[in-house]
Amino acid sequence: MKIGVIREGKVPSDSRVCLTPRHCRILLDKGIDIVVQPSEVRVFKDDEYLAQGIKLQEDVSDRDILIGVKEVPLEMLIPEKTYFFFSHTFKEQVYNRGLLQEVLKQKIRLIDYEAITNKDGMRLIAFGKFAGIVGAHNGMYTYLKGKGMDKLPRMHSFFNYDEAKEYYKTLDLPKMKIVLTGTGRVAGGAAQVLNDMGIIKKSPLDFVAHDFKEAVYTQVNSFYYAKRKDGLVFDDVKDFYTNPGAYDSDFGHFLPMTDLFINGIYWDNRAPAFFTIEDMKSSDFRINTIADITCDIAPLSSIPSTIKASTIDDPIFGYDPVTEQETEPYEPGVVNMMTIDNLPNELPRDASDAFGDMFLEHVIPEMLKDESEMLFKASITTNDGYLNEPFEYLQQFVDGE
Ligand SMILES: NC(=O)c1ccc[n+]([C@@H]2O[C@H](COP(=O)([O-])OP(=O)(O)OC[C@H]3O[C@@H](n4cnc5c(N)ncnc54)[C@H](O)[C@@H]3O)[C@@H](O)[C@H]2O)c1
Repeated sequence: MKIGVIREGKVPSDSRVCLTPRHCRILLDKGIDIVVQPSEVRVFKDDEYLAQGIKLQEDVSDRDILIGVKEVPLEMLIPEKTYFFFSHTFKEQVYNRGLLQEVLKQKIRLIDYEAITNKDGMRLIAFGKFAGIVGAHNGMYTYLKGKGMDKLPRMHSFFNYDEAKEYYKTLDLPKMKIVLTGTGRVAGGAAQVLNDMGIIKKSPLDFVAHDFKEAVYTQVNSFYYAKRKDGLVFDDVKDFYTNPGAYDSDFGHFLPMTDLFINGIYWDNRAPAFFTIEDMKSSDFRINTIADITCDIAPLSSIPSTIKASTIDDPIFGYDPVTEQETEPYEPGVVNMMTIDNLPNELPRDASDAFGDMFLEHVIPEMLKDESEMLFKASITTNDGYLNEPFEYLQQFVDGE
């Protein structure tokens, strides 16, 4: 098995990597043949790989398995290889239809990190916690800036999270109400930031029922933001995950009570959106800032004003619910949107280090098996140029324009 860690080619560039020099060294010591494609954008410099005895190789066409992070640009794909990367294709993301078509044409086996799960369907390898940390930080950055309080530096200006945490001790936050959705990795990272900022956590019922003198937040799971369409009691989260189309949003009671909304759920595109654009036009809609970490792009999205992904260099845009158009942020009547889709890239060292640990623990042992059920289930395509069985539902999407 010959492995190559590829250079990230997506623009804007991403400095994360799946396997850091430390991880590559561990693999080399296990007798695994691994090389790294040189990169000027990776947070771990080429010299750091060399220092660990890892070979740098520009041409990786002799490799069987190529490992990246973000979508590989079409011109960088090498036919008939096995690739690992986040493809953002299996939820039928239109902007990556061309990528999936090309992957099939080139008979590439595409294994998507997002589809790597254990037997219970739980994802095993993700950047989520760091997306949550940076997303909540950026949400607060945006909210404070919108209120004319330029108090919080960007996350990437800190050396690491510990340094940011020290800074939080100096924050004097205004009275505000924050809703955080989700209970997974992203939401866990976001909650950590809110706690480290000293923001008091309230139960969802308390949050909706009361006004508070200080900054407070509540963390809500699907029981609080969704309800059954048939009017029966929502008491089975597994049913919500398998039949999300049978549910409506129940988020309405948070709309007049929330200043900053941090979205950290996984959203199935059959599930209801939290609210509609019509809801956003209402005078009851108090939300001023949305940090949409989930970041599915409208119209297939849990938040209708996430009309595009923003970037680390240009992180905030405004959304005017009246004109339904993008505007400059921080204008009156405008909702400030933070929709960066590569948030962990603001903490690339910490994030890559944790991701590599997960890859070594969960994926490498499976790669060493003759046949891995886990990797079969995570393969979107096969080396024959077909969609793999669990992803055959994508055929119509692939055949589209
Ligand atoms: N913006 C970014 O840079 C960035 C980075 C990483 C992840 N993300 C996105 O954040 C989202 C959450 O990621 P995570 O790592 O926290 O996921 P996770 O699996 O750890 O948690 C998912 C959360 O969503 C809830 N949920 C609601 N409907 C669900 C469903 N049908 N299936 C599974 N869970 C459901 C779960 O209860 C849980 O709270 C994902 O959509 C992911 O793509 C964004």
